[in-house]
Amino acid sequence: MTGDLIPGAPGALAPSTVDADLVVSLDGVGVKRSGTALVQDVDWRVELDERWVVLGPNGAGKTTLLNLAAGRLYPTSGVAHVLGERIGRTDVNELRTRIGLSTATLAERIPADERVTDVVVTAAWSVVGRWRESYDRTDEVRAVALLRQLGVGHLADRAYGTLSEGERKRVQIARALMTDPELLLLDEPAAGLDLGAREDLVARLAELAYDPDAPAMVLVTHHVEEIPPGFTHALLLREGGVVAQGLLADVLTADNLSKAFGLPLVVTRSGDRWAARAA
Ligand SMILES: Nc1ncnc2c1ncn2[C@@H]1O[C@H](COP(=O)(O)OP(=O)(O)OP(=O)(O)O)[C@@H](O)[C@H]1O
Repeated sequence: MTGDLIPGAPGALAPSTVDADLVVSLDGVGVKRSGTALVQDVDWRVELDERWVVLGPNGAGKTTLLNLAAGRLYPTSGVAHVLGERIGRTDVNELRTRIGLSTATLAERIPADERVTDVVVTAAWSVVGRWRESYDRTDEVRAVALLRQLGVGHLADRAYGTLSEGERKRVQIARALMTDPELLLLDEPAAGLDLGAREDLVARLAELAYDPDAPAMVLVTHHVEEIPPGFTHALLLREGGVVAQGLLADVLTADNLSKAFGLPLVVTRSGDRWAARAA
């Protein structure tokens, strides 16, 4: 969890030019708070057709990295581009409409009595809580279609507060997809789910990952078991620094994961699923 997010746009400037296929581009990026480096010297490129998992222990800087990619945090050093816009020199409010974000912090702001369809539909206005009276019928149709895609279409008229944790997670992802984002950022989407709910979510995310029309994806997790099939790349963090990054199979070695988590680990792969345990 990371605080101190950007309160608003600092004033729009002309967009800078970077490679159009680069969705996220961080060059020597660091974020400091009260003299402490939350992340440091991060070089990272996410391309249009890539699905990344960001792994690391508690406090490693995963959420900080995700908030940078979401344009919700300014780097205190280095240069960050997201969807071709330089963070700190662009209208972040406009940028945010192009990014689907699902985090526990955002989820906490969803009113318990909000109708599930409205939880999804309100993403189009980047608000939580239905404060506008009229939405396009097409928005409602899209919201329900997304809920169906995530396997929770039957809950469209329920109050959000009555859903199980697993159902809520899926609604949150449907909400993140509502604006047809170019980048989808998921912070620990399987946290707090039982085994069945986790496996169901992993399967839904795999479907999304394999969909060539789906946005670039970045998923933060603590557990290799939660990596959905179809994910292509991994970045390992420890104490704000990158331990390894690149293609999943190259990065998810016992050596790298042991370094990242600070204990000797055995890593196994079974088909397109991963598992890790203490050596
Ligand atoms: N505003 C802040 N001021 C000082 N330290 C902060 C601030 N926000 C985050 N931190 C610290 O920065 C470090 C990285 O936090 P971050 O939330 O990015 O880690 P994380 O890898 O997502 O952790 P977790 O897995 O526990 O959610 C943590 O040690 C956290 O306490």
